[in-house]
Amino acid sequence: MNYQVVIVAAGQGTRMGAEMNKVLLTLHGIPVIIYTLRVFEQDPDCTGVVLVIKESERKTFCELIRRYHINKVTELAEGGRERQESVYNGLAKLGDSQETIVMVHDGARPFVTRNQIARVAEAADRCGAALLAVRVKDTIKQVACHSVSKTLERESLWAAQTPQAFRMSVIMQAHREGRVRHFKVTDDASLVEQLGQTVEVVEGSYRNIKLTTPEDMIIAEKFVQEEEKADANRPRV
Ligand SMILES: Nc1ccn([C@@H]2O[C@H](COP(=O)(O)OP(=O)(O)OP(=O)(O)O)[C@@H](O)[C@H]2O)c(=O)n1
Ligand SMILES: C[C@](O)(CO)[C@H](O)COP(=O)(O)O
Repeated sequence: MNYQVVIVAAGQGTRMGAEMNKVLLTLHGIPVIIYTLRVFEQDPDCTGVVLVIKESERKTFCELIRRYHINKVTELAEGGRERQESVYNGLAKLGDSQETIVMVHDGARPFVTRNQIARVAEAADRCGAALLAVRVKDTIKQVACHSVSKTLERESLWAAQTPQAFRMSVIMQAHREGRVRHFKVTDDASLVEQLGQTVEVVEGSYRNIKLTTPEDMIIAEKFVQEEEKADANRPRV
């Protein structure tokens, strides 16, 4: 199932507390964003990447794209104050084919796999909108004034991941509607839900983490080590 992808990489990385954009931090000497871009560069079903960046980091990203031979980046779009606006700006750069499958992916999620991508694309083609998610492992409390106001029933709770995948017509309408009605969301599927449309949940992976706080970089280093070891042990064809 062919698709295009908008990869958002224009955040501040506040929770990471780094000196720089967290997607420019390196794992074994390679920037996080390159791990993410490589997954799509090496996926034959990916027909194009729109990378959303801060204008002030354009030169840095262009240099990385060149150095690491990321050829599928067809457009650069300017990030917005919030992730929602960054996604909107990225979508605006895509072609106008209404039935293409388009994905939105966090640049800070470098460990997504082709199998996960293929499954969420297939689900979006079938029902218009889909997202990767994993069952939550902890008991989730709703809190007000530092006291529990509600304990949510864990059996029905899933943690949303990305990519989130959509038919182009669905996500474009959802983002336009979201702007008109001033919806503020932290993921794109929420905008489709606001339209009352079905969003299918596709099982993701606990390894598809979003690098958000310093602890996540420690986990990411481990994952990279494991992948390098697996590559070294893979028989040469
Ligand atoms: N205005 C924004 C905010 C976020 N993002 C991107 O959206 C993804 C998920 O966002 P998040 O993890 O929140 O990144 P930051 O906003 O950078 O982190 P923080 O909230 O800690 O500042 C990241 O790849 C980030 O670069 C973006 O493109 N534009
Ligand atoms: C889109 C997302 O990764 C799904 O879990 C998450 O909502 C992004 O939130 P952030 O605050 O922009 O990291």
